[in-house]
Amino acid sequence: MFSVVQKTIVCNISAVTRLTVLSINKPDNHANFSVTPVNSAFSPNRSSGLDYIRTRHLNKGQAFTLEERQYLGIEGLIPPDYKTQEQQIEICTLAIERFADPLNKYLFLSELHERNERLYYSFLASDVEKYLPIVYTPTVGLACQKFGYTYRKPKGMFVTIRNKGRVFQLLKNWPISDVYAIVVSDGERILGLGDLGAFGMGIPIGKLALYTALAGVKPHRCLPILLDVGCNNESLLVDPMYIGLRQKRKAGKEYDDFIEEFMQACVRRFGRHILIQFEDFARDNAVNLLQKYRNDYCAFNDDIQGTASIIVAGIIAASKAVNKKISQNVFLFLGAGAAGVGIADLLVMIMMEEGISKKECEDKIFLFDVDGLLANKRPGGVPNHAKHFGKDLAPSKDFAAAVVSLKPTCLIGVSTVGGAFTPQILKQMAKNAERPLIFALSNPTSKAECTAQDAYDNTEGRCIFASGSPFPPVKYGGREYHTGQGNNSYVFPGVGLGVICANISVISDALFLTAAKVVANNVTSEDIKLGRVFPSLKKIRNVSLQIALAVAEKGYQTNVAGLNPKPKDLEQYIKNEIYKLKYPSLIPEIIKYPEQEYKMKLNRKK
Ligand SMILES: O=C([O-])CC(=O)C(=O)O
Ligand SMILES: [Mg+2]
Repeated sequence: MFSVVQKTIVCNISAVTRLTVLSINKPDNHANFSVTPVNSAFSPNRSSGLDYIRTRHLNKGQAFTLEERQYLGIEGLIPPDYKTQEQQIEICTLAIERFADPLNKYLFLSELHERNERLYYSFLASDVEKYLPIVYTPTVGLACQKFGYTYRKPKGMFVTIRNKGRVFQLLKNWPISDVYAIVVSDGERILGLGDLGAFGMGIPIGKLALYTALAGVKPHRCLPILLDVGCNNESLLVDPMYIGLRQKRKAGKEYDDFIEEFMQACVRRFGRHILIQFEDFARDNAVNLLQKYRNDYCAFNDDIQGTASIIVAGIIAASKAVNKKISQNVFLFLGAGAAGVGIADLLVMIMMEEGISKKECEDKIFLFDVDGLLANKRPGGVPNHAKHFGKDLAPSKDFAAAVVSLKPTCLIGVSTVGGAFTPQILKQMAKNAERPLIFALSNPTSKAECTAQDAYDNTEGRCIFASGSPFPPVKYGGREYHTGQGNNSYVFPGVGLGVICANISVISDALFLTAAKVVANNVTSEDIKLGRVFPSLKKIRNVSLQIALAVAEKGYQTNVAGLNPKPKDLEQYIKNEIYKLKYPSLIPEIIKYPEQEYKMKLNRKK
């Protein structure tokens, strides 16, 4: 018996050595990922088995089989009872229910993520509708505000303006070279919560968690980055719990040069096709960075393009539901920041497909910002990024009056002013259209321009409502409505997967329009009856896969796909690339060789 065990250990060493080599050649062999730093020789000591327990990519908790426990030398280090992954998910369900406070639920999930990555993702996937609002909007907003309390272990990188000149060296500290997707924020406009500086790190982490949970991008391909250029939020700068640089934000040339160095360093470190998602930058930086980098890098801005895509999806579905062309609407926006203008631009693109001119499309879209209607003659004029929506109308700061005079049929809130769609405004919308569209998109919930219930109550239940953060079901006229979340989470994970799989080099608006159409096609008459113009979140993983496929196809049609030759069965190719939620077996093939052949191999090695 003893000799058998000895033999097993010997074979383990050679098997694992082989696997380590294999994992270098074939980085997708995720089961073997990060046991050993790539450059160091495998050292078969006691801690090697422990690494499987300590490393989140490898840990299975009590789901290590007896065979695996013996093989890895971890028998006795975990409780004897074996649990299946399904049983572990049930246990997590019970465990999370013990917390009433969403932030505590967030912390539970965050710690699960640190402990056992595959269980974390399979748990999220077990009930996306329930857990999305915890790992993501709205709870992630709260988590960012309290990030100093919740920070435990690195899940991404902090690159600061003091690292200027050394950004590439810093990125080399990230232990994985084959990263495919970065979500980066400078923390200046976190959701509708304003400047949270380095606390904004919760957002790239949350967004990338959705890359995996909703679209199956492998987690080790993802890197959250917070660019710390300072913070203009005084209360954070004096908060002992703050984790970032205690200085005012750098701006202007110094900021631009830093971002330029960062972009170049990303490509140098991770390759030309590294996907860079800009997230929660303040308006001017968001617009300028997108403009500057969209054609030469594989980059997009989620708040501009991702949000535009999902809102256009909702408008396509809503127009279909009420038998109207999109161009039969008049759109009025509250908020003319990056997101508002992004939505307006994509609306123009889709309306042009209905056969009307660009100018006619633009004429149907009115935007308001803090200085009032985007009227060409207003003091200070129309901001550059929105010039094409400037109107030759009298300047006005009265939004409610504009709802009367312009007779919009669709109201879009991207203002971060909670409650800005007053009962009076909503009642007027009910006069403007039989089925007015009310999209209160600001995040988190407290910033929404109105609640779902308000929208129904003030439009005699005739509105079609969408929000950026989730709302509880609405009760109206003896019925219950489950309104939809017009959040970019429907879009960016699938777009990311498609871009990564087809090795797309440049991300155009056409890809986001493609994604919008896929989402809209997935809205059923059942969804519409329930009151939502987005697919059920239960379907979101499948929708992401469809988006990825459509985006990849579009990439080939528009000559930006770098994966050549194109796979014969693109869908199957993408499916094969997807992160598997089930634990892999950690017993390598080699141990299953027939005894004789196995001995021969060992002898040859000596
Ligand atoms: O994160 C979200 O829920 C949507 C989004 O990008 C934002 O509000 O900035
Ligand atoms: Mg955002």
